[in-house]
Amino acid sequence: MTATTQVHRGAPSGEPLLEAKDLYAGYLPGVDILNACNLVLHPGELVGIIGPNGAGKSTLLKALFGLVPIRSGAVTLHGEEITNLRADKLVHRGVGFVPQTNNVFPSLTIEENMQMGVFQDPKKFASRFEQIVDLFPTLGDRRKQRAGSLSGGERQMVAMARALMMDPKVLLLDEPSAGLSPVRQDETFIRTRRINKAGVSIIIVEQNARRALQICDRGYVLDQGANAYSGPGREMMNDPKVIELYLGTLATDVEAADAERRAAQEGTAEGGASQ
Ligand SMILES: Nc1ncnc2c1ncn2[C@@H]1O[C@H](COP(=O)(O)OP(=O)(O)OP(=O)(O)O)[C@@H](O)[C@H]1O
Repeated sequence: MTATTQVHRGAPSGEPLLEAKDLYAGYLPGVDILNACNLVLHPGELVGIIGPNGAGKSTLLKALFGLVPIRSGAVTLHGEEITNLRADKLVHRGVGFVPQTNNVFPSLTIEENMQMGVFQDPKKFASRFEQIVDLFPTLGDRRKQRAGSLSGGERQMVAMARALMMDPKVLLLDEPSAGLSPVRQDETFIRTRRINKAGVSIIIVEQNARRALQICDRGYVLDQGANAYSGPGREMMNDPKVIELYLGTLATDVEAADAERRAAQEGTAEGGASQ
């Protein structure tokens, strides 16, 4: 199967909102981290990128957001080329990025962090702030608190809220659930889906592959900087190859399978005794 046929499997037809074609990108001269990487995001989609450690998932997001140089290939937004465009220009064109770490200004308050989100268009602040705190009520209640005094999950909220201040059409999320407790992870995934339902198309990189595929319309598996698999999220969760190579088997799945097997054996034994 060629990369191109894989990329479009399960994708809606029509003009992509954002498309990456045959990207080669890396940090050091002569060392490519992305190797002919492809990705398509259609309007309204929530697309997940999963894969092993070091596969280049974060690098792909950074390359899309102009933070890692693309050496070859092209990125388009609404069909217009945006390859290697600077991050501030991309924000202006409706692309937002939430980095995994160092994603808040710790000495600024929550409110000031959110002001930074609209520094290119400060007039937007008041109306956007009210809309965004509807999604993140905690941030509204604690607007005067310094971001540096927040927990990891709360900082993640601030970072996401700040990226939403410019009303992006595309949001790039780098491992938003990293380091959070299971409950906070769930909240993050639910919030991500809500933001998507509100009209923001999203690309999310996730270590928590199963959970990400549950909420995503489509997923991509990246391996060594290239596309290994792609398809509808739930289909990928049940694809034996993806499970074997990239999802592994959860202890709970093993326990459930063992319990089922024991129950079946006991059922057979009981059935045999009564005969
Ligand atoms: N700033 C950097 N300079 C040089 N190499 C880097 C830099 N950042 C990442 N890399 C290298 O790029 C490769 C891909 O890293 P990347 O963070 O994109 O992987 P990932 O798939 O997001 O991994 P993980 O799931 O572990 O976060 C790794 O080998 C990493 O060492």
